[in-house]
Amino acid sequence: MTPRVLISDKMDPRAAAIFRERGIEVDEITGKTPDELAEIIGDYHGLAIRSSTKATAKLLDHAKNLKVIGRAGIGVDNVDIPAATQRGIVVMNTPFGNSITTAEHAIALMFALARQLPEADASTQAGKWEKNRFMGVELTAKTLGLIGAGNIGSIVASRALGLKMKVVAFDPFLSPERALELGIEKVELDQLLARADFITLHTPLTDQTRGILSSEALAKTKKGVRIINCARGGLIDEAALKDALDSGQVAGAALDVFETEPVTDSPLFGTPGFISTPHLGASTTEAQVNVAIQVAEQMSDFLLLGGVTNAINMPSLSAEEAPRLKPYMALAEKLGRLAGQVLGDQVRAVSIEVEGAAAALNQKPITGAVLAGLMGTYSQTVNMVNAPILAKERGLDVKEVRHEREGDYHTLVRVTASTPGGERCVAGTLFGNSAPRLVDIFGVAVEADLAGHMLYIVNNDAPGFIGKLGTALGQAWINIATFNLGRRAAGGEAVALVAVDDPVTPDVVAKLCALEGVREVVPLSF
Ligand SMILES: NC(=O)C1=CN([C@@H]2O[C@H](COP(=O)(O)OP(=O)(O)OC[C@H]3O[C@@H](n4cnc5c(N)ncnc54)[C@H](O)[C@@H]3O)[C@@H](O)[C@H]2O)C=CC1
Ligand SMILES: O=C(O)C(=O)COP(=O)(O)O
Repeated sequence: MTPRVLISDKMDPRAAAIFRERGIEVDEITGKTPDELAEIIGDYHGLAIRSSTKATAKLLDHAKNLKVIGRAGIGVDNVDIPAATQRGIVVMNTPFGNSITTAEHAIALMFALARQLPEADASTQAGKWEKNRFMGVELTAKTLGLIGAGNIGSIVASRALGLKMKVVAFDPFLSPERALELGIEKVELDQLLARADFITLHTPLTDQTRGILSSEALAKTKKGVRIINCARGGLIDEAALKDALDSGQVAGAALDVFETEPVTDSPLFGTPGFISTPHLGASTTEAQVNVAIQVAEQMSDFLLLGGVTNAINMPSLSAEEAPRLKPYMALAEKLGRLAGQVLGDQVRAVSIEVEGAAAALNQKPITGAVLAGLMGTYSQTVNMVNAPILAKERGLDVKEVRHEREGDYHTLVRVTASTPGGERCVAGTLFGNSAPRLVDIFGVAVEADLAGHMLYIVNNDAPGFIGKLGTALGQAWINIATFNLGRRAAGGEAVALVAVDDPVTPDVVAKLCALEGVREVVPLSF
């Protein structure tokens, strides 16, 4: 089926062109209300957005076919990530495409504050020529306080150092080595507030950063500080900022982002020393081309090849790795499904081992596929994206083991499930590097394809059993496609894995269970 993508925010046309070139149907529909979007979202497999579209849990409830949300930009606070993850939707962004542009906007606003450029422009164009009103400050030798020294913060730092400023940074995750490399001084927040002539914010909005410039923090700043926010509204308490501007504690503030957007009215508007732009940080031709191309390529790789790049809610899997991992993921999913169908909800812990050639691969997608198979037996909506969190929610302990050595098979995936009754293990290999084959079912060696409808039967190894089983299935008009047998020891426990053409109903299962010597019958489907 041809995947369909909706672009719901203004995006460079190259995004749509890439989707089309790669054979994906694309609609560009911007400016819809949440309700209007909810009406159409069900038709799409991909949603490409910037910051205007709000991908809320309510919207995602309507997104029955959605597999991926691509954010052409950095901040994903307009996406309900837990809700997307629960629904098995991958969320990806483009973490570097607009960083330079946003850093440049912060620097532009710093200059605008230092020389009161917007006010001077307005006054001059009003014919006033107020040369004496606009006395500025130099940037050279001033201290710039960076709150957040990640991608954008560190670009701002390098530009500020070029302007001969001193740069201090508060970022709990900034290592001393990285600070040294950037040529900046790592400080605590209070030190930054006390020392900075200019403060610029470059953190995401989180529970820790919300209101980081509160009225208490503003009171600790150097009198006459100038503040720039090109990160996220909500980092600064806007009411407190208004008071600080009015009192002169803060000499100037430039906001590109606001607590509520779009903002059409604010107590800050018209305050002397206040400058604003309408969330323009990423709005340059270059940045928009970068993020549009990146998001379209990433989403296409995912929808067409299963490649996962820059995902917020699942491990990466490059488009090059994806084809090599695909048969392993199919094998892993089947093994997880087999274990889940036979062991049901008795599984308390699961260990996923890769051996031989499989050990050279990225193990996370293999683990994700085992969990998706295992949990898929309890939940309809489980997939690689939400399986790890569902497993965590169920308290399932997951272990990954990698054996470089080659065992009996050149490549092997083994799934060991811990149940109250002990450890139960299934394992499989790939024939010809592509065809999944089961080689071990709970300690009994077999060689079987796991496909379609099957029966897992445990019985006492005794002459005549296979005949009775065939007769019982024949009487129920169930055709046997393939038959695989294995046993622990002659005359002991035997296992039959029977592929059948049709699903086996509970009444037939009951009849099979009644056959002499039968210990267990589980209908399977793959
Ligand atoms: N105005 C606009 O149009 C744009 C805004 N942005 C926003 O800029 C912000 C920064 O983006 P990037 O630099 O790419 O992100 P990043 O993830 O590379 O850097 C964020 C930094 O904040 C630091 N941080 C996290 N919690 C912190 C805390 N409690 N206190 C101090 N530092 C903390 C992190 O350690 C990290 O170094 C994001 O919020 C992003 O959404 C990004 C692009 C355009
Ligand atoms: O990339 C980001 O985080 C931004 O805030 C840019 O927002 P935008 O894509 O310009 O609406």
